[in-house]
Amino acid sequence: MANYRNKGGVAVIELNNPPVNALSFEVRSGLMNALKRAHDDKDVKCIVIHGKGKNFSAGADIKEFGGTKQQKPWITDACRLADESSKPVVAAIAGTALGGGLEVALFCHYRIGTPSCRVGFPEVQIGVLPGAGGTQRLPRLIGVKHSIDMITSGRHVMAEEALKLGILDKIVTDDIIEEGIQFAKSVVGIDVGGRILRNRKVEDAGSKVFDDEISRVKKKYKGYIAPLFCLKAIQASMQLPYDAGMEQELKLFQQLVSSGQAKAQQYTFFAERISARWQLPSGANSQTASPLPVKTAGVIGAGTMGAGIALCLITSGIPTVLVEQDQKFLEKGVKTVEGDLRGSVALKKMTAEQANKAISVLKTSVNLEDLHDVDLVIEAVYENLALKKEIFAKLDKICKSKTILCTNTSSLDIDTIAEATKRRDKVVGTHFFAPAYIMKLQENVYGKDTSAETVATVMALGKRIRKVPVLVGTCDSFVANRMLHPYATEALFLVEEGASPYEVDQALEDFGMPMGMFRVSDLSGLDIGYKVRKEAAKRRGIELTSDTRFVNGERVCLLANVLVEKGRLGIKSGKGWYNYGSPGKREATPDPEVLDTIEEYCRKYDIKKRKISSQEILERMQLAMINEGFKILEEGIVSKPEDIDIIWIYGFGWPKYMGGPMFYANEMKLKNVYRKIRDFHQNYPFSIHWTPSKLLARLSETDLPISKWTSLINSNSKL
Ligand SMILES: CC/C=C\CC(=O)SCCNC(=O)CCNC(=O)[C@H](O)C(C)(C)COP(=O)(O)OP(=O)(O)OC[C@H]1O[C@@H](n2cnc3c(N)ncnc32)[C@H](O)[C@@H]1OP(=O)(O)O
Repeated sequence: MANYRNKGGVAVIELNNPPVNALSFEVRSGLMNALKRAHDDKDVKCIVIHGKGKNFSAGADIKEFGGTKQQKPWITDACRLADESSKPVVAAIAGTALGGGLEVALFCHYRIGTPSCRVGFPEVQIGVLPGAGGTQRLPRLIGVKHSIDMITSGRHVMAEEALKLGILDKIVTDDIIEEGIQFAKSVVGIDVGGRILRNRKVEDAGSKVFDDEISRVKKKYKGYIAPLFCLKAIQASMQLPYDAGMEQELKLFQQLVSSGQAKAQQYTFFAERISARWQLPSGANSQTASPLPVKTAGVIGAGTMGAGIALCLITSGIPTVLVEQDQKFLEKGVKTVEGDLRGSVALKKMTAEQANKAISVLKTSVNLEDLHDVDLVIEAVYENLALKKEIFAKLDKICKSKTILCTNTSSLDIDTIAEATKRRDKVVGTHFFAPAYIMKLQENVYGKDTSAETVATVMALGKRIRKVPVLVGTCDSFVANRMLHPYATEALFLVEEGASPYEVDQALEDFGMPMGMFRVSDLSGLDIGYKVRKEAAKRRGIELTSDTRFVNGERVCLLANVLVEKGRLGIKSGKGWYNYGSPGKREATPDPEVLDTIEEYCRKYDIKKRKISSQEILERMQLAMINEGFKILEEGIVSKPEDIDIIWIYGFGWPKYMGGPMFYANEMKLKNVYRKIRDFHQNYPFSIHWTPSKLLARLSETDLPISKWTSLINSNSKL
């Protein structure tokens, strides 16, 4: 798995494991043998290492972690001969040199790269640290400060910056292998001693740097252990001689690689890729369908969501027409877009030039007719079925026949909206999450007639605008909000029964959620949920009041309505579940008035309160939602559990180090999950969400790991 050839005295070693040349056992062994051959071959004067295909190497083979193939030779064993060689060794980097890939390059005496190549240590993102000398060698090359930045963030560094930092010695524009050979020949005869990183000293940055970094990292990557381990390893490079530092790095790597966080983060890495491979019930899938080109787009509605979606499109270079029915609202929407762009420039997330470029491709209009020529339209108006149908009927007449029509609904039926058009195959849901410019999830919803080509187009669009697109089928509230419902309902029941909203939020935040349920509700606006609840009930012929305790025999809690009726709408009104001091302020403090309201509510309905533990809070909220997740899988609304996990990670900030709710259930063992859900069902018979999923019941008998659930589901159409 590493090819060797002697080209006129230059040993050319090719890492051969495409597409990313992961450093599997075979590649490591191959590299070690090739370096030995080059070392022994008297004709060889210099050595070039490159990757087969587009990439140098994406590092260690993650699939080997924890398995039987995680065995010697390690990357360090394979590369020792490069380090010790008196013949110059050159890493010729195209594409990516990441993790162990960059470590191989750091064992070489020189590194050259193409203008588009990227280097980095992304290990923190999969819960480990650079375990093949990266934490000891990088500080010797670029210093402690830059090493901390690169290793704790995991960010990819582009060629230009890598050159400035000194990671690359040269950027080359011709064929990378030929350039590597020429470069290697040019340094033959120059003593390599000064190029060997192990011989260099690390400058003493002082221990205060590390104390400060520990505080920064704890805050920025709350709950994650890998960045803290990275700091310890980098500090060792400063405090210990090279060999002792390497030993310390390996020890820390081994502790991390066997941790639950690493397992969960690696699961998440692969889940994201599995989820991207979509399939429709017809069998059409991401391999068979091709997307249509989207050269121009339209967005209808310049409110918070519409403006955010337009921002995603224009910052990805897609010329976009933003349409509002009212000039005043349109101007407000444009101001939102401009303000967000200015904010991104201030935060150094983009340059002023990039912001200007984005705004230059935004057109505005108060006339739907101006969408006649765009390739794709995303409607983002108020959640009202009749209004959406009216807009889609108009768009069908206005837009060219190939235009794809997307709706940003969070709950309405895609098929009913599609029926308003004569192009049902081109109608699809694209559900963005607020704030649309920030949140990564794009829940794409297919209807019964949505074509594979349309699905391929919105999935490709999602990737292009830097979202994580997940495909789901149509059902009430789709996947994200459907699962959120039992989660939020349980939160309210817990409050009725004795937990304060602040205790509920604390338990969730301690678990790793970025915000507790009640803080999220305040952020979204309690009045929004109030209206949605009223309208949904009206559609079912039910009149809700804050006195409603049961609907069709099912327990409900409308405490949030009581708050709305007291003018507590959340952040926008300065108070909701929390007190914010004044409207729009973000700092939340618990409010005794809310606790009094809850007391009064419980007295009125004679609800006995009790002490509720944080364990009960987490179990009830999470298991209610997990049970719903299994029902969603059972109904075929998603085709695999990874889709659900990616939705929760990117839609609601479920911590990657917990791997998503379905992975979490897998780790708890499904027989335990099922038993607890059955117990809750017995204790809370008036909550339909505790009816155990049949799929969960079946799976709990098998003890199959999550990676095998999909095959069981597919082999048992009737569960
Ligand atoms: C002692 C230990 C020493 C060092 C520790 C390490 O090196 S840990 C590994 C550190 N490296 C990474 O975390 C990089 C992970 N890979 C990526 O970020 C991306 O794959 C990459 C390289 C930027 C390419 O992205 P692209 O979008 O072009 O491709 P995609 O992600 O779909 O990957 C293609 C297929 O390759 C698989 N793959 C990628 N990296 C690895 C890896 N390191 N190990 C194993 N497999 C890897 C990926 O899953 C894809 O497979 P597929 O079956 O097609 O889904």
